[in-house]
Amino acid sequence: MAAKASSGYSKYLLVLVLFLSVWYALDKISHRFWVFDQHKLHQIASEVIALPHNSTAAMISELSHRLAAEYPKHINLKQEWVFNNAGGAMGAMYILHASITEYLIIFGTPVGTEGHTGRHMADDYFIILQGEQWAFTPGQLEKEVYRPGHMHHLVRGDAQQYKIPDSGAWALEYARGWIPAMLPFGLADCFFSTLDLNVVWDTFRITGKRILYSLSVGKF
Ligand SMILES: CC(C)=CCC[C@@H](C)[C@H]1CC[C@H]2C3=C(CC[C@]12C)[C@@]1(C)CC[C@H](O)C[C@@H]1CC3
Repeated sequence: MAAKASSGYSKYLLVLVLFLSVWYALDKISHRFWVFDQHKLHQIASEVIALPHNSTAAMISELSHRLAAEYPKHINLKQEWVFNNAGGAMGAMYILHASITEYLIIFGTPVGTEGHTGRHMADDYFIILQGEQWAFTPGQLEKEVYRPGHMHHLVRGDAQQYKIPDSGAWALEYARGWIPAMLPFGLADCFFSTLDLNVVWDTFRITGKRILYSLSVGKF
């Protein structure tokens, strides 16, 4: 009886070990799948910030068109905005690109927000386009302040408290790593706080569509 039970468990253990080995091997070569470069994104964003703009919408439109010119096939120019509630913070995002190993979004809020960044299996680059972002790590007694043109790098595995003050901010956010593993954090507040299932549906619909599209053009 005991022997039968332990052979049942060893099947699951084998599947787990296999899964972890495949994940580890893919993680080691994941850089081969990246198409975006954070320094190039930073440069493009800085050029756009330096231009005179009539509105935030005009700046975002100019930025998305320049990104599409730099990364043909990889940028979604259809602006579909969706709320995001994560780590206690709230904002809206427009998904420019999503694939298994990278995403690029415009994220922000005109009214301010604050929360936990989450601890992700991805590096996160938050390039401020307009407004300010504040952040701190435990042990740090002064806040970090990020202004237009600054790129805030949240290193894979790290976490911070962050705030967008009441005057609001907009940023180009680039994440590279295991994107599907970020989604539970990105959606948890919808299930445990807002109960806004429209947001869950729109996030899955748009992200799923972009990931499938990326796979169809050979982008993992
Ligand atoms: C798969 C797609 C397209 C979306 C991911 C949904 C969420 C995981 C992200 C949406 C907004 C993101 C932000 C951050 C982490 C990931 C999200 C919640 C940060 C907290 C990362 C650190 C930066 O400094 C601020 C970011 C704000 C938005």
